Amino acid sequence: MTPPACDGQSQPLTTFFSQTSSNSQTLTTGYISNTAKSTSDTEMHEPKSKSSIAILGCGDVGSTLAYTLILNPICNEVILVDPKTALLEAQVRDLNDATYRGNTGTKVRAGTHKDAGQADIVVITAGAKQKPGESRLSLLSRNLHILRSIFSSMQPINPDTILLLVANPVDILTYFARKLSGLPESQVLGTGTSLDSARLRGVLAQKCEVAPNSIDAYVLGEHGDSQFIAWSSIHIGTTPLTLALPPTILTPQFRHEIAAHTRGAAAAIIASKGCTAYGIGNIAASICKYILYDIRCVRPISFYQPELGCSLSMPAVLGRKGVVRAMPVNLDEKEQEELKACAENLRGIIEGAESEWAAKEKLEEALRRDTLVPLEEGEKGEEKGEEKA
Ligand SMILES: NC(=O)C1=CN([C@@H]2O[C@H](COP(=O)(O)OP(=O)(O)OC[C@H]3O[C@@H](n4cnc5c(N)ncnc54)[C@H](O)[C@@H]3O)[C@@H](O)[C@H]2O)C=CC1
Ligand SMILES: CC(=O)C(=O)O
Repeated sequence: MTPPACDGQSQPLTTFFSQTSSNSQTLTTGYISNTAKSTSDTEMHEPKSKSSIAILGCGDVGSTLAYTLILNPICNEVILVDPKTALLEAQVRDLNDATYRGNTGTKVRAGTHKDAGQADIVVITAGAKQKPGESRLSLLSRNLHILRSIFSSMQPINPDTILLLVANPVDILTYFARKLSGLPESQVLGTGTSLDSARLRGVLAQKCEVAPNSIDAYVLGEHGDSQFIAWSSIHIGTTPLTLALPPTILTPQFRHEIAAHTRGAAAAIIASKGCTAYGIGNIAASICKYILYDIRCVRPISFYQPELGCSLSMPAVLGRKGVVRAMPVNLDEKEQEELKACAENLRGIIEGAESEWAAKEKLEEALRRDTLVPLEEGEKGEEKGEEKA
């Protein structure tokens, strides 16, 4: 079958920049090969035969993703894994009820972590979520613990599996998933700022009165408070934002309001409904499609940045091997500073988590030694004496 096109956007043309010095950039125009007929993300596709997507965690996000994959079938099988067995069974039954009308080729089943490790794509939604008013970073300790237990249960992992992290804080977990899985870094990605970028396109579309998919706009960096908008590369169609909007509208106040809206969107939704699920379900399903069909869409995605020492979102070409390549982006001086600050912030959190984990492991090791080491002769005598007493 013909692979579906990238988001149904009519422009297969991707504009990118190659940097010639710290402040001057050369504009290059690149074509992402896209011979597919233009179909939209919401259009039905035949599932790829013998392909499977495992979803770890079948709460709000995991089940919404599974439902999206049923409605837009791209794989044969969705495997759900969750330690809450009653919830898992109920979700599988409810989701399969949505398949019996015969309009999908995708089946849903319950599986183990070991089964999941053999899937083509493993999506990790397992973990705690924010309560109203809580930050994503407050989930780190709990969700890192879950992540570690997931990787010890999933072994041996299919060496071709692509890991897609969704659980928060997604950039930090993406960094650790790369270390824990032992998979090549191109195969470990996080949804990152894809959702923030969709929210940005949404609000800009309203302000500019154009369709969201005519806007090319990226939020980059952390899926969290240190994220930033790459204002200097926003285009509406082929028109730079600075040409598309008059300076009387594109004021610092306008930029500030848009950035605050984008950064605060999750908290605002969680305050009223306790979770966000539809947006991320749709984004994660699209990323799975780009991977399974080797579509080569360019998306802001969280992946390891060797020069920054952390995982964060930058534009990347997505295909069957995960991150096929990073796509250079033109950042102005302010944006470069924001990227630097964002990476420093994430590196600090990673270092804190690593030393907290090392201390925990030392303590566990000491406790194990304490219970396992046989008692010395003298100690045995003392123990007997204690018994007599
Ligand atoms: N990256 C993003 O843009 C977004 C990320 N999220 C994050 O996704 C995560 C999940 O959110 P929800 O689905 O709303 O939470 P939820 O609480 O509804 O579901 C989480 C599920 O994970 C399961 N789980 C726990 N340990 C597990 C393990 N070892 N293996 C498999 N499953 C396990 C739990 O039993 C639970 O059913 C949260 O961390 C949330 O912050 C949510 C929305 C957007
Ligand atoms: C929960 C979350 O990370 C989001 O909706 O952006």
